[in-house]
Amino acid sequence: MATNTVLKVDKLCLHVEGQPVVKDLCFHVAAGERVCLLGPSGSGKSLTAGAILGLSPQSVQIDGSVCINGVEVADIRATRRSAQSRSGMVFQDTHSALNPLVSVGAQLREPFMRFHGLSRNAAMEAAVAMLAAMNIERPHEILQRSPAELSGGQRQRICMALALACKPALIVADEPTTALDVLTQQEVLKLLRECTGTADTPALLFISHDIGAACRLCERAVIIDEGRLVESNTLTHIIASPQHRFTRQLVHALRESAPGMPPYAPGFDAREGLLCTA
Ligand SMILES: Nc1ncnc2c1ncn2[C@@H]1O[C@H](COP(=O)(O)OP(=O)(O)OP(=O)(O)O)[C@@H](O)[C@H]1O
Repeated sequence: MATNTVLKVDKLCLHVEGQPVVKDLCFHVAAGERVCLLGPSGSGKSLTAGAILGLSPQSVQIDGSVCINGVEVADIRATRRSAQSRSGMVFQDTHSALNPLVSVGAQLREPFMRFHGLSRNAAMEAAVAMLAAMNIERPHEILQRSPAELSGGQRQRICMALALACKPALIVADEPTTALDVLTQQEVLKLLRECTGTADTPALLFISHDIGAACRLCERAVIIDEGRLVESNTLTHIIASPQHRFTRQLVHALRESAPGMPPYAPGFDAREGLLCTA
């Protein structure tokens, strides 16, 4: 494994009310990487995200290890984590990610004051500059509004700006485009791509069941089913030669909806493991 590992999940087991939901999960994300955690509904993706972010509900028992930047954080709540081991987060539900009673500007200037040591005015200028760099039109005006006065796509971009302003080594994005229309989804994916996954920007763990979005954004995928890792590889390899039943179904569906993809690997039996092979 690369020495510049930002996130290392090792033998992670999550029990909810005594029931095992995530089982012996191991994967890592290196600095400069964008990795997708893919799995069917109910496979344990969001619970895994919660454990990584330190946001698990009280009913979840966590065993195993979550290391961020070399710091063991599995049993440390998000608010108690050191700056070095904190991650940024972007969720599907932008309404609950933002305080509805506080203007966007007041929310966005906070991390600039806290994590960049800027004065109030300088923090507001930094917030304006960040929104402008993220192609948000009329940033001054947007910063004066409350979250309810923005579109879903604008709110998601504000959430990404908030995550980036905290200067994290890692951003965890849990289904960030699911609630958005197709065009806004493309914009948010493009922005996530521009703002993460390089030497100077945070690494990304993108959580989704949309393999098409994963292919546009990530180099590598970790695939889970019923809480267990079933496949992990580059997306190029997975698209050419998916191994697990769920992955085969995903890749088959993607190929049906997006003709012109690179062919399966020579000798690969694309019908094996599909529910419908007709
Ligand atoms: N707070 C909770 N209390 C009880 N069970 C829970 C709780 N949160 C999740 N679960 C259960 O744990 C399992 C995994 O849930 P999780 O939300 O991680 O799945 P997911 O892969 O993110 O699904 P989706 O793609 O539909 O969001 C599910 O069976 C779910 O019902």
